[in-house]
Amino acid sequence: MFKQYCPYEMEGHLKKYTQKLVSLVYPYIEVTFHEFTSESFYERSKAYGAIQRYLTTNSTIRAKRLKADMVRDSKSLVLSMDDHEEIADEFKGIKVWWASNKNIPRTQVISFYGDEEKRFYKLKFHRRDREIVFGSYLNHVMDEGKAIEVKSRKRKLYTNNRNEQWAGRYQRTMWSSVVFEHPATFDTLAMEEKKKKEIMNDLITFTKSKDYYKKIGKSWKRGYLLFGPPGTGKSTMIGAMANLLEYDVYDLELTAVKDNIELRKLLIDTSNKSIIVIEDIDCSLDLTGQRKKKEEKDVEGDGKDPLSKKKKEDEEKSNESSKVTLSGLLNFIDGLWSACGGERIIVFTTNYVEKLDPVLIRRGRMDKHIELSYCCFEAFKVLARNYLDLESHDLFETIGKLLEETKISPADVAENLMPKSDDEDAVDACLANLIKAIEKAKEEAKVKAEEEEKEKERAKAEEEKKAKAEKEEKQKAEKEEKDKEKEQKSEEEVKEKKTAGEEVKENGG
Ligand SMILES: Nc1ncnc2c1ncn2[C@@H]1O[C@H](COP(=O)(O)OP(=O)(O)OP(=O)(O)O)[C@@H](O)[C@H]1O
Ligand SMILES: [Mg+2]
Repeated sequence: MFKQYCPYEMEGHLKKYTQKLVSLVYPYIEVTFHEFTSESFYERSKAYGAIQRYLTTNSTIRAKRLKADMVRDSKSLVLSMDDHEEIADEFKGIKVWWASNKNIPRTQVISFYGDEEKRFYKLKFHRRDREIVFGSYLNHVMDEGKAIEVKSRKRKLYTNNRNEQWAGRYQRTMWSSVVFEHPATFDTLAMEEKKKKEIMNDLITFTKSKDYYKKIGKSWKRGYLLFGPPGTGKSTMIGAMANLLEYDVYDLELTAVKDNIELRKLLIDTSNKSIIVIEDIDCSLDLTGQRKKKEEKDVEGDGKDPLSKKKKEDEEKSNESSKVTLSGLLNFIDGLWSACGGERIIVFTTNYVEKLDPVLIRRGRMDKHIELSYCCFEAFKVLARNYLDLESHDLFETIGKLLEETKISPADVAENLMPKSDDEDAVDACLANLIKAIEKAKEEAKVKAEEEEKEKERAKAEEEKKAKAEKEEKQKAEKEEKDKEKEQKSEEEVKEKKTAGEEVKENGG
């Protein structure tokens, strides 16, 4: 009624004065947090989201009316308090009240954007608590809210797609993603218990060391180099790491990165709390040979000779696919840009650690080097527990002994432990198969070793033969040289005698 009879300007004035009047006697302060602000019209306000998450933990217990929402990228339904509900919260001995509200638009305009209701949270607290609320309570709410969001969100697996023309123009990010659902955990990872614990501790300490990294003046990131033969669980370990820390994973395909600039863009586009993975770093790029190649090119000159020309062309072709250089990659890992954002883990995997440039993997860049090796008995026991629910068996001793003498990858062991039927004696069959497989691997290794030994001997004999031939050649050459010298000398002597004789003749005449 008041609104109907009162002109709009008048209402504004009245509101202002009543508020002034009320503030004299009303000891509370109110702060509102809108879902959409004028600056971020299309994007939900981050503060609103964080408050909503924070309040879900409190409100689902205390509020009577709740609202369930499907939020994008969330694992489950998000419960929050319904409109016009109010709950109280306590922090460091002070009490505050949160209310969820919405503004219903005055005019009944049919909007293109649908729901025009504007939701907001209102925080109410006593004037005397102002400092605590603005100083620490609100930060506490934001941090908690964000932490809850991280925990409840679905994690993503990102990959850099080859930049097709349209993708560059219309896609907002450089990465494309799917929901990350790798089932590996440290529990199912087969390796020595001690080593496993050490890695887990290292990871967890890292996540808790924000202040420490700040204190020592280092950006908050850590590099892991996983190396070892194929099928020893490098990729599996990355999955386990991501699941342990609840991080996103960025699987970076270096060969698809055009150049160093694109690499930097990719880096900037990654989020915090993430693992950046470069698999098989030794094959990704010819990083080790980069500098050498340049020198070779210079020596070869302008490539007139057809062979070198072809080589050059090949080189150019391979460069076309990616111009990322070693220095570009080093910059990616610990250049200035890498300090933007924090809580990042960089993981390299390789089968041949010795092939890598030491610069790339020095401590400080790749802080922790982890070797994943062939299956030991301890690792086998983990696999037996996972695959067959088996804690012990008569055949374990035999297998243990065989594993000590043989190099077989956990992937091969795992394959043999997978039951091929659901018979009762499947377990025995699996173990028997495994023993056969290990024995075969042992035999193969033996044959290979013998062959290698033979090859070595052959090479040695060849080397010796070559050395002998060279020696003979040298001796022959030396002899020839000496003979020549002798001949020359005797010729000179004859000449001298001749001239001396002539001189005597002349004098006598
Ligand atoms: N240590 C391990 N613990 C548990 N499972 C393992 C382990 N190692 C290998 N496996 C099994 O073997 C398969 C292959 O392992 P994974 O892909 O992790 O090997 P990798 O070391 O990454 O090999 P590559 O060097 O060829 O990439 C996995 O699916 C996993 O089931
Ligand atoms: Mg792998």
